[in-house]
This record gives sequence, C-alpha cells and structure tokens, in this order.
Amino acid sequence: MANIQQISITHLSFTYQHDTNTVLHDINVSAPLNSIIGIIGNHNAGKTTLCRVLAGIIPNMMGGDLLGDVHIGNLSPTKDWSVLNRQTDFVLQDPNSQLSGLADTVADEIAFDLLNHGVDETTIQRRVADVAAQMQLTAQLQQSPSSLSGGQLQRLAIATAIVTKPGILILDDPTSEMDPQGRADFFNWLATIKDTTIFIVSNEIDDLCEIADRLWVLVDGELVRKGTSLEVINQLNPEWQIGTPKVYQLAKLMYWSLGADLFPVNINQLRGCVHDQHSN
Ligand SMILES: Nc1ncnc2c1ncn2[C@@H]1O[C@H](COP(=O)(O)OP(=O)(O)OP(=O)(O)O)[C@@H](O)[C@H]1O
Repeated sequence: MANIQQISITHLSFTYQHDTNTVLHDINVSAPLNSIIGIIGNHNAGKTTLCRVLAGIIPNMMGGDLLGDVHIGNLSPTKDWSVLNRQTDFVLQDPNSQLSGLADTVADEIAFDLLNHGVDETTIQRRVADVAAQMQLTAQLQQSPSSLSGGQLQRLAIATAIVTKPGILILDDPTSEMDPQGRADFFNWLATIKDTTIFIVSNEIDDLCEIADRLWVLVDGELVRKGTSLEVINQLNPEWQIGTPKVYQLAKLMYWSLGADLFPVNINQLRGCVHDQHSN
C-alpha cells in the first residue's frame, strides 16, 4: 500500500523504445511529499527522463521498457495518470515548446489553462495578475509572447504552470536563460512555495543548496547519492565531476567545519560555523 505522505521510487529502470541503452538503472529513493527535491548529475545522466517518469509522460506519451514502481503519495504516474496529470505541471527545458502558440498576449497565455478549466473571468483576471507579479511579468502582460527575452519566456512558462496551483511541480532546468538577478529572484520565490511537491533539475548548485530539502544525484542513469544537500555535497565523488557550492569550497579552504568533517553547503550553515569559530 502506498504511503500517502511519501514520494517513493522502487527498482525503477527505463529504456526508450527502439533503443538498447538503459537510461535509468534500478533507482530506489523516497522523500516526504511537499518537499523541494533538487535533481543534479552529469550530462545525459537521465535527469529529464526521470522527470518524464515522475510526470507520467513516460510511459503514457513516450513509450519504452519501464520497470519498477513510482508513487507520489497514493498516486502512481503509470496507473493514475489522469488524476495525477490534473495535479501536476511540468516546466520543460525549452519554454517555447510548452507555450500554446495561440495567445496574442502574455496575459492570454497565462490564462489559457484556466480558460480550458472553465474558471470564471474574475478569478482568471485575479490569478493572472497574481502570477504575473510573482514572475515579474506585470509590465509585459499586454505584449506578445514572441517579443519576450529567453529569461522572460522561461518565467512565462513557469507562470503558465503555476497559475492552476498544481500540487506537484516539475521544473527541468528552469533558469538556464535567466540573468543572475532573474535567477536569484526565481530561487527566492521558489523557497516561499508551500504545500507543493517540487522536483527541480538544475546546475545552479549554490541556489539548490539554499532551498532544496533533498538532493538526488544521477550519474549515467544511476542514483549515486540521495539525502540532504549537506550529506550529499559532503559525499560527492570527484570522478563524477559535479560542481560544489562556493560556500562549501570556501569552508573547506578555511577549514570551517560543522564537525565530523562535514563542511557547510549554504549561507545559514556557514554563518553557524563561522559564529562557532569566533566564540571558541
Ligand atoms: N526521446 C528519447 N528517445 C531516445 N533516447 C532518449 C530520448 N530522450 C533522451 N534520450 C537519451 O536518454 C539519455 C538521458 O537523457 P536525458 O535527457 O534524460 O539526460 P539529462 O541528464 O537530462 O541530460 P542533460 O544534462 O544533457 O539535459 C541520453 O542518452 C539521451 O540521448
């Protein structure tokens, strides 16, 4: 029986149709619902593929040989896709591929799913204004989506995903086109989201260590590390060539340890550590 408070993945393996390479190898992991899970790893490690499985796109829209079991709460992306799909939004790596292409304005694009859900006009206007403010797109609401910059398009893709208030949000490299300030604003916003299970693939390891409750590390399709960012970053194998946060690099250099050879990975941990050094 599935644990309704847990995300659980057991013995998950996957090979794309008409392919012989197994992309995901026997993945086993669990995490509490409503947490932020950062998915990191090397190039072609299977991060996007794992997101597709979590969203139910595999096997419902993309075929292949899927083994094992995935549950998000009591729902299985394979067996309960129609229910899960209504609660899930997926922000793709390429924002253009997820916009409707039918809307004349940014406001219409954000409103698109709400209109499809039959939401009333007043609620739509309020939700569009709220979400545009959250994604800093208020000034662009009457512009055509085609006039937006890459970073603005990514924020629009996120706006279209969150406007329906999904309980599960899957973000595949959502800040790749954003400038440093846009990226910082996005991660600050993400940290404020409540009651939502968030999976985020990102190379922004500094930001992930500030906000993620869990990190999952994929290397060549295998889940090689899982745990808090503190545990995971302190146990990375250099051969995996996965970047570490600047805070961790500095702390290691200065030997600002949290004890037991654990070095801080985010600002709060670093502050605690430096404070302890001064008070000793
Ligand atoms: N639709 C597909 N059909 C067949 N093979 C695919 C498909 N999508 C991805 N793959 C293959 O699966 C492997 C993992 O790809 P995936 O995109 O999941 O990795 P990733 O970790 O997200 O990569 P990146 O860091 O480059 O974004 C790669 O070898 C890729 O070529």
